[in-house]
Amino acid sequence: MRKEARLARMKFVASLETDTRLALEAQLADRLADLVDAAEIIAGYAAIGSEISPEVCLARAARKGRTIAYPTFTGDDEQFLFRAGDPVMPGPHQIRQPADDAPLVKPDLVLVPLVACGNGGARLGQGKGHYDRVLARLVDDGARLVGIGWKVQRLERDLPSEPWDVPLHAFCSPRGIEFFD
Ligand SMILES: Nc1nc2c(c(=O)[nH]1)N(C=O)[C@@H](CNc1ccc(C(=O)N[C@@H](CCC(=O)O)C(=O)O)cc1)CN2
Ligand SMILES: Nc1ncnc2c1ncn2[C@@H]1O[C@H](COP(=O)(O)OP(=O)(O)OP(=O)(O)O)[C@@H](O)[C@H]1O
Repeated sequence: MRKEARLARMKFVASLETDTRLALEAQLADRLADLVDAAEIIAGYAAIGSEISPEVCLARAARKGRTIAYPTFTGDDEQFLFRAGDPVMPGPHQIRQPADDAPLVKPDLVLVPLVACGNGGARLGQGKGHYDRVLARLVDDGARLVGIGWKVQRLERDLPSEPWDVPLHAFCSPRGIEFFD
């Protein structure tokens, strides 16, 4: 399922002109504006491959005085921490991350990357459980989890769920936001 969903995402992105892709990412930022306004510390990610980039959204949030954070890995640790600041260093999987001494923060809004989103906010990720390890505690502390992706990543079906999976509160694409709670 992961393989199929990655392929569908890749095909969709390959069909886009660069300008269209950027316009869609700006639309994504529009769709997320209310949630961003209500948040203080927003976690995003440095996009790779065919992932939708939250960069426009994060740049607007920063201009409005919000703190922006990114997943940061240290050494061989499988558990990442959110650090505030620009993603200036290469981390694992060619993903940029803030410097090792950037401040640790606890986001109240997490823009979550995903391969696919199923009914009820079920999330299919990269398959390493990296987000599963950190999201549960943030939710307990009141954070909102918003999966972001292209519309094709929203699969209108039930995905198999594992005990450690943490459901998303919402899924947002350039076409709109869907709340599950
Ligand atoms: N942009 C981004 N950052 C992220 C994640 C993510 O999904 N996307 N993560 C989510 O947990 C964590 C990193 N975990 C990852 C685990 C595995 C792979 C991985 O297997 N990548 C494939 C390429 C897949 C693709 O192009 O989509 C590879 O390296 O072959 C990537 C990230 C934290 N940061
Ligand atoms: N809280 C956790 N602590 C330790 N290991 C975990 C935890 N959550 C998940 N894992 C491990 O991670 C593996 C992958 O989980 P899963 O397929 O759900 O990842 P994913 O959500 O698709 O990926 P990712 O979060 O990296 O994007 C599982 O085999 C599981 O053993």
